[in-house]
Amino acid sequence: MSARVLAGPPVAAALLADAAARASRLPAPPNLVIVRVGDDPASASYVRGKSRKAGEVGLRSTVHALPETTSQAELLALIDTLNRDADVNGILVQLPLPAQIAEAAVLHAIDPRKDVDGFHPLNVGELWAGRPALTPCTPAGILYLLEHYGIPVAGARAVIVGRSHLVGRPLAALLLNADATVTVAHSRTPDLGGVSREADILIAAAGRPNLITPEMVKPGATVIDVGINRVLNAEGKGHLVGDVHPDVAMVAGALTPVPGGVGPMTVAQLLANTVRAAELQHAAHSDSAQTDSAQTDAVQTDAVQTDAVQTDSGVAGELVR
Ligand SMILES: NC(=O)C1=CN([C@@H]2O[C@H](COP(=O)(O)OP(=O)(O)OC[C@H]3O[C@@H](n4cnc5c(N)ncnc54)[C@H](OP(=O)(O)O)[C@@H]3O)[C@@H](O)[C@H]2O)C=CC1
Ligand SMILES: Nc1nc(=O)c2c([nH]1)NC[C@@H]1CN(c3ccc(C(=O)N[C@@H](CCC(=O)O)C(=O)O)cc3)C=[N+]21
Repeated sequence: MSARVLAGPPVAAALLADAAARASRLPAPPNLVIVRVGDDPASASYVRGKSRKAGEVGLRSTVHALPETTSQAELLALIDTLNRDADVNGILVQLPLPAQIAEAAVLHAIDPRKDVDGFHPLNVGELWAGRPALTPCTPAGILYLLEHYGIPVAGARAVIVGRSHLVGRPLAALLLNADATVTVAHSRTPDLGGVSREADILIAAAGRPNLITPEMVKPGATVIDVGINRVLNAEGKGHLVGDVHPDVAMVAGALTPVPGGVGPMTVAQLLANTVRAAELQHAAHSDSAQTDSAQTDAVQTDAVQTDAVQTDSGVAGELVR
């Protein structure tokens, strides 16, 4: 029997509809800024996709496409400007970056409240502490997909193949927070098949076509294929494949396709995170406005109390008299 297909687009549409409804309750449409450095065509294509979807759900978005030769100082200067701009709610710097720019320096520089990728160390720490605010898009999208299709996570054995900061590590934290028993495998894991066969939920995020073969999968398991690999077919035409061999469909209980699986969830979750960031910023702003007026109230209250004290003493005075 062939595995149930866990299609991404209908689930992404549900997530986007929710994000759009929440966005419409904010005073202004949330504003996402995407920064891309260099001229990798795949990167340019993802960024176009993200920007187009943002417009479809009523968000604003701007793309800064910087040349391959951009220095770290130039990129940090742009991030500083975006951090200070109160009209910018979310900032995403597309990875990977050219060799002259240290990724960590850039990710540290983004204001954690605008960090819609969830890569700032503060957000990474909160995620691992079980108090997530802004969570990485692909892992969060995968959890939303599992929930939508009614695949139980609590108590499940989850095996993730890949330990990147983009996918594997944050996914391990999210699954752990959702009460799965989590194993993270990588290129130095001996007997990968022995480990992956333990999984009720197997997530392949290695970027290796056909890495996961049928004998590596427990019959009936849910298999999530994160891999996006561009390969040439027999006619020399380029197309996308995941990390999972097509024959896995004969063993797995459920399987995400590539394309049309996790990819659309990543994009939808990015926009949901942008709305979330805007909500948090709006709430913080209203709070500080309230604190300001509360402080004014407090001053007024003090004045009233002073009156009361005077009245009391007046009363007291009367009593004495
Ligand atoms: N669908 C989507 O929305 C997204 C898809 N992707 C795709 O997911 C894939 C992974 O991306 P990313 O995490 O950024 O990739 P990285 O290259 O940063 O990480 C790959 C991970 O896979 C591990 N790995 C590589 N080869 C093997 C192997 N033979 N056996 C076991 N583990 C292996 C590596 O191990 P080690 O650490 O030991 O080197 C590493 O931890 C890519 O195809 C990428 O395009 C990424 C983001 C979003
Ligand atoms: N800071 C940062 N954040 C990211 O989230 C990030 C990144 N950098 N760098 C690159 C990876 C990759 N990534 C994808 C997003 C959407 C699809 C996607 O929509 N895929 C479609 C197909 C797209 C196509 O046809 O090319 C699908 O799978 O159906 C794929 C991959 C986000 N990434």
